[in-house]
Amino acid sequence: MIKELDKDFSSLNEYIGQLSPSKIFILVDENTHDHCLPILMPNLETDAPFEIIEIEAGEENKNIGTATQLWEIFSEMEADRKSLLINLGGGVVTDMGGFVASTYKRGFKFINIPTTLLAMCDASIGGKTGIDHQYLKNIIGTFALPEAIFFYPKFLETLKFEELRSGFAEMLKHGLIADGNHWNDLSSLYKVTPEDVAPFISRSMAIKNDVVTKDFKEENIRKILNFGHTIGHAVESLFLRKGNLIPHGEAVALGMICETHLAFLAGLIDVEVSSTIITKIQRFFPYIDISEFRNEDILNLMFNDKKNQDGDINFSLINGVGTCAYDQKLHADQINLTLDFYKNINSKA
Ligand SMILES: NC(=O)c1ccc[n+]([C@@H]2O[C@H](COP(=O)([O-])OP(=O)(O)OC[C@H]3O[C@@H](n4cnc5c(N)ncnc54)[C@H](O)[C@@H]3O)[C@@H](O)[C@H]2O)c1
Ligand SMILES: O=C(O)C(=O)C[C@@H](O)[C@H](O)[C@H](O)COP(=O)(O)O
Ligand SMILES: [Zn+2]
Repeated sequence: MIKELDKDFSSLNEYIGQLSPSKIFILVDENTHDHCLPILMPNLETDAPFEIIEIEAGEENKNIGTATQLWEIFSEMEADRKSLLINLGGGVVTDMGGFVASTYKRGFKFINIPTTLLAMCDASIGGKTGIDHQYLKNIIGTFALPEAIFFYPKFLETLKFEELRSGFAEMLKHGLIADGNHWNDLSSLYKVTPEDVAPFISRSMAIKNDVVTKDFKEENIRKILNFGHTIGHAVESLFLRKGNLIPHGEAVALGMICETHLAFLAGLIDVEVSSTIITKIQRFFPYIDISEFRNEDILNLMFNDKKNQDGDINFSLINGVGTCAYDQKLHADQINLTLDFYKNINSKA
């Protein structure tokens, strides 16, 4: 169930009342503790005992160390199979919270209350939970659906611009892979503000939900949600390893530029379509300098992509605006050409 929260959070309270949990854990990070908990707490009405658990913010903490701390806290606080975890945060909190809840005592229930644009439109939906390990993105995880998702666009008011824009990248992705009108609406916006993006949140949520409903375990169509991520995740991993993190959505924007070019090289779209898309993405996102990374290192990381099979890198590539093909195999030469294309993009007219 995906539901927008009403002002007094009554739908959330009723829902929790029906679940009748033995205990509630509310997972926050430092920022959602300060900005979002003060909005949730005065409205939360429950007879169940509850505990607030805070983790450090940031992708660098979406790892086994934090997961272990959380499992230990569940143990100390006697979490049982009737417990409920409320993930109040961005994608790091929803990925991490979903992972620890779905594994502790083989799983207890969790609900997501996304507080970033990215988590509202993407991470809170679809049940991919997980953590990074050895700098590989989401390499350990589960498919486990939240019991419910409650979203509240007001949370976006305290979000930094860079984080809002990061979520915007996944929204653009939804348009490019599944809905040309959504892409046109979003790519013609002048700026990315909570007010500008708010009218389009529900469409992005619906696109994501529709795809994951058709293919929960990513055996086929769900792979299209990974457009931009094969190269994006590899680059994100390299920055993570360096300790110089970039927002997930910026990596995805870079990945979408590269993979749009790759779609052109593969003959899936013509040059006009590809350059129009690339120019539009560039209008919103800063250029990320990846000249320090060797193509070989980026490629090596791509071999860990979860869509791969039998040693081949499988891309999801658009074959038009609003449509996407998956399981696309490309030659290493084409991937190299694409990475060189991105590295030199600013020297092109
Ligand atoms: N499971 C999925 O399907 C899925 C989909 C997309 C992305 N992801 C994952 O999601 C993560 C990125 O999510 P994200 O962009 O939300 O990052 P995030 O959770 O790190 O949040 C970004 C920053 O915003 C802060 N923040 C959150 N809500 C706030 C608010 N309302 N006001 C002020 N600050 C706030 C956070 O503390 C953090 O510093 C990545 O790990 C990515 O791999 C998962
Ligand atoms: O939900 C999906 O499926 C996606 O691919 C959505 C992506 O935006 C998201 O970043 C996801 O976590 C990537 O999944 P992964 O399996 O490549 O780690
Ligand atoms: Zn993503």
